[in-house]
Amino acid sequence: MTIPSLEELNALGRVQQPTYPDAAALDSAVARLRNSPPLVFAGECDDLTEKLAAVTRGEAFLLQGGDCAETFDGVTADNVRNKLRVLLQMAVVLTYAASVPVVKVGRLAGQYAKPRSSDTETRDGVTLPAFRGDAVNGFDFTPEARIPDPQRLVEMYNASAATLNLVRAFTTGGYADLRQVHAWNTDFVRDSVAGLRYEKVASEIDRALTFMQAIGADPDEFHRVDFYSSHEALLLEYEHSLTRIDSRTDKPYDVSAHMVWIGERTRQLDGAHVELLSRISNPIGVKLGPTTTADDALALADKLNPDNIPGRLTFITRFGAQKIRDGLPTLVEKVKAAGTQVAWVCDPMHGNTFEASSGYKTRRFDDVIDEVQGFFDVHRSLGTWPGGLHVELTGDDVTECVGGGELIDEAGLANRYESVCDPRLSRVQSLEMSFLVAEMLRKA
Ligand SMILES: O=C[C@H](O)[C@H](O)COP(=O)(O)O
Ligand SMILES: C=C(OP(=O)(O)O)C(=O)O
Repeated sequence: MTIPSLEELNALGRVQQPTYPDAAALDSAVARLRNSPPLVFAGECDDLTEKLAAVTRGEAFLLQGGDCAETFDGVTADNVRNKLRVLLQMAVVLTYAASVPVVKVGRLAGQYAKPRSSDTETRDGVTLPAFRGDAVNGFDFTPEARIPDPQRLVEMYNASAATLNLVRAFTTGGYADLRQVHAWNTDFVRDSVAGLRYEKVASEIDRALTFMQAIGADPDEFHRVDFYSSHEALLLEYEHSLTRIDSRTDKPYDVSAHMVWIGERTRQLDGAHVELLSRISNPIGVKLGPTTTADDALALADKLNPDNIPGRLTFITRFGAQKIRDGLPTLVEKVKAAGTQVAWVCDPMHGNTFEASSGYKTRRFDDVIDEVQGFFDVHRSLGTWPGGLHVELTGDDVTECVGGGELIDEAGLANRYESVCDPRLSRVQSLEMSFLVAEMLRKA
C-alpha cells in the first residue's frame, strides 16, 4: 500500500484545514515532524486491532474517553493522571459489573485540533477566525492569537509525546495496578453516591484478588494495563508527516496514535481524510451522525476496510438522544445484512449539545444516558453487539454538563467551566455513567 503525497491529498479538498499565512514556516514544521521518531509502534496498533476484533465479535467493550480538546497548558502530571484515573475507575466498574473485558483507549496525546461549525467567531461585534485547537491557533480572542501557526504542529507532537510518556509510566509502573482500586478513589468521590458505590465494588475486587493470590495466581498479572491513545485525524500535514512504513510488514501506519478516527465533518468518501486513512494500517474509527445513510456507511466500510478485517473499523455513532432510536436501526440492519465487520460504538455527546441561557455550550447528563440507552435498545432488538462508549470527559470536578447526581444546573455552569471547546462530563458524572452503562451491559 502506498501513501499519497500531501499534494495529492490537498487536491482532494482541504476540508476543515487551517489556511497558513506562511508557507515556508509550514514546510519547515512538516520537515521537522517527518524526522521525528514515532509516538507509537506499529505492533501496538496491531494489538489494538486484535482487541477491537474482540469488540466486533461481541466479546469485549470499548471505553474511549478524554478531553474534547486537549491544551498545551493541560500537559501536567495532575491533569494526565486524573484523566487516566477516571478512565481506570470506569473500566473497573464496567468490567466488574458486567464481566466483560474492557478495551481502554484515551482521547489523549493528540486531541489538539478541532473541526468547527463556523470559520469565524463574533464577540461584541468583533469577528475573528474561530479557535481550531491548540494545534492550530490560540484560544485568546485577539487577531494575533487566532492566526494559524504551523509551529504549533511541532508543539502538538511534543505535548503528545510528553503525555504518552507519562501514560506509559502510569500504566506499566504500578499506578494502574488493580490492587490500587481503592487508592484511585481517595481524595475523590468517597462522599458522593457514585464514590461510595465505587468503594463497594473496589472492596469486592480486593477480596477477589486476595482469593486469587491465595490459590496461587501471579500478582504481577494485575500490575499493568493495556492502554491506547487516539485522536481525530484532522490536520493533514500532521497526520501525513507521521505516517511511516513499518519495517516489519512494509505497510504504512500513522504513528501519531494507536487509533485515529475521521470526524463527522470530514468523512466525505472522496475526501482527503478518508483517502489518507484508507491507506494506513492502524485501527480506525469513523463518526456517523444522523444524516448518514446505510449506503454511506457501506461505502465507507468498503473503502476503509476492503478486506473486511475485524477490528480495523469502528463506527462511532453520534445521533443525539432524540434521533438514535429512529435513525440507527436501518444503518445497523443494512451493515449487518452486508456481512460488514464493524465495531459499533456510541458517542452520546456530540448529538446532544445545546446553548444554555447563560451562553455556555452544555449537554444534559440525562440526554447523554438516554442516547446510550437508545443505542443498547437498538442493538438488543437487532441482535447486534453494543460495542462501546466514546465520551468527552475529564478527571476534574468541572461544571460543564448539566444534571447528574451533583445536580449541576445552568446557573452552576459558570463555577468551573474549563473546556476550550465542548462540555465534558466531570469525574463524578463519568463514574455515575459507568454504573448506569454497566447495568445496561449486564443486561445485554
Ligand atoms: O467537538 C466537536 C466539534 O469540534 C465541536 O462540536 C464544534 O463546535 P462548534 O459548533 O462550536 O464549532
Ligand atoms: C468533533 C468531534 O466529533 P464529531 O466529528 O462527531 O462532531 C469530536 O469527537 O471531537
